[in-house]
Amino acid sequence: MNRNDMQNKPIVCWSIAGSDSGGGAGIQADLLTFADFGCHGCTAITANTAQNTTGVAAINRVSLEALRSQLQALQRDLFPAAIKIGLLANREQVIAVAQFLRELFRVAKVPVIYDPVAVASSGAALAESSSGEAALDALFPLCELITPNLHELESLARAPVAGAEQIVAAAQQLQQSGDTAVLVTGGHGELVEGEIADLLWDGERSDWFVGDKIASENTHGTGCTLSSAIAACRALGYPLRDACVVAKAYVQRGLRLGDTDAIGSGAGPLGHCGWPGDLQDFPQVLVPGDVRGRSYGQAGNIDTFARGFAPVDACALGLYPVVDSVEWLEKLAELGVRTLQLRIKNPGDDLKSLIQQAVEIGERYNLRLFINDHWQLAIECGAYGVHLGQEDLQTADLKAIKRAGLRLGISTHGFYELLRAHRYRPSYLALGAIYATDTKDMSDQLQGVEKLAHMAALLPDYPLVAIGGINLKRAPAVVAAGVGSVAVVSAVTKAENYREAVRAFRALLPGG
Ligand SMILES: Cc1ncc(COP(=O)(O)OP(=O)(O)O)c(N)n1
Ligand SMILES: Cc1nc(C(=O)O)sc1CCOP(=O)(O)O
Ligand SMILES: [Mg+2]
Repeated sequence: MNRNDMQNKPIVCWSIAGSDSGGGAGIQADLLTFADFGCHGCTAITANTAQNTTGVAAINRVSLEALRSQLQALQRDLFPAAIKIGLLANREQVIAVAQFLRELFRVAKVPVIYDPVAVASSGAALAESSSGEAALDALFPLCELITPNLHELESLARAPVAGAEQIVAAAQQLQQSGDTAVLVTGGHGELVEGEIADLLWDGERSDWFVGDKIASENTHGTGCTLSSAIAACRALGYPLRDACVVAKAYVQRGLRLGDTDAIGSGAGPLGHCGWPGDLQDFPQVLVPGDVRGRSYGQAGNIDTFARGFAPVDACALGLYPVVDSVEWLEKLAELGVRTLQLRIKNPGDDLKSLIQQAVEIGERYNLRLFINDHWQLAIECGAYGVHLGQEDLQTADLKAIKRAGLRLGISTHGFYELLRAHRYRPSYLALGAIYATDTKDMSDQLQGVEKLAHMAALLPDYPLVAIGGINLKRAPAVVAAGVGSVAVVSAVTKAENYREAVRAFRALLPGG
């Protein structure tokens, strides 16, 4: 069971949704999902649906009094870290839940993920039609994310959804009118044959998450499971984009591994198969310029896009000091450090000359020397490699970097950025910030070693570098999480005795 860092209490997630007597969707799917993410699941049941794998026999919604009393009992004792909302059977239930949430938020605002279920996967209507309108006005603005499928998007936005451009336009319209981020789930239509793509629009940017279509009949409960998995990940503290890609991978894993054929005589329930630790289940995050994005109407400069960069000569890059002067480079190279980065943040007129000197030192000591940010000068001076951040990827000429044979390292902060960066197949991927650091304000992008281990497990044979707040005391836990390299600034450059610090780090790291 995952625990809250501050109070060491189990992390609580609520599901406000309908019960599926057949055990495939609704509350039943949500509880299985919360458990797989190590959260304690609580429920407020809106309707006792009579269902089996062949269809819905009755809805049986609960009274407002029964709904409110469940919510109030939970609030008194089991305050949530996140809430998933599923079936709200009529307008009155929508209004009652919205009013309850407004009161709850006076104590603390928690992420609410709403799957606006109107119709069961069998085609049966579950909610009265007036509930959609009420949700748009009263409930959507209280939600962090809503997760309509294509039919629900079409009916809520009252807009056509044939093709990528229409889907984006309808999602944008819904986001604006409901004041909430929208994840459109694409399980009901293939824009590209063999692919299932979800669109996330949060009011600022759109992302397509693309997975392979899995030919499985056992899809009952996929929408419920996706939204409860997103809620669980938000409860664990993951940012929204990370929560969406991990949740999509969880559903994909359930489709791939679920062994539910023999359950009932109709469409079986989605499998619930534990933490998604396999890269094959994660969606591809399309990036600008990538030819794959064109089928989804994604723009980008194909002239500067490239993927597949020159490899580094080892999977474990060992100790990787990041320094701001050629003097430091030389001192560390003399000690036998092989992987180094020159990171000059406020360059003067002598930048080119410094990079030239750095490249010379690199050649003399046979270093893997990466130049941070200044990719044009790195190419000009014939550097071994460059290190770029996520924002740099929008502007750098990746084709030129690749053509010149330079290695490329990319910074990532969480699952979403890791998948995004992996589309470029760089020479290494950096994962940060593992701990808080005084070197750079990373306070809203801290990962911790547990999440680092989950991310590292996805790419066991790829050169991975951990960075951010790593010191000698923390390095063993970081290495145990599965990376072959730690990048450090202050633990070396501010050490009382840098020679001793280098010796101690190298004793702890793979490759010595
Ligand atoms: C090894 C390594 N990882 C991450 C970073 C951070 O790079 P970036 O995101 O480009 O931020 P700045 O370093 O430019 O502030 C890095 N430099 N090295
Ligand atoms: C430069 C940098 N980039 C980070 C990232 O997470 O992308 S963390 C970081 C600072 C690393 O310095 P120190 O070892 O002193 O904590
Ligand atoms: Mg940079």
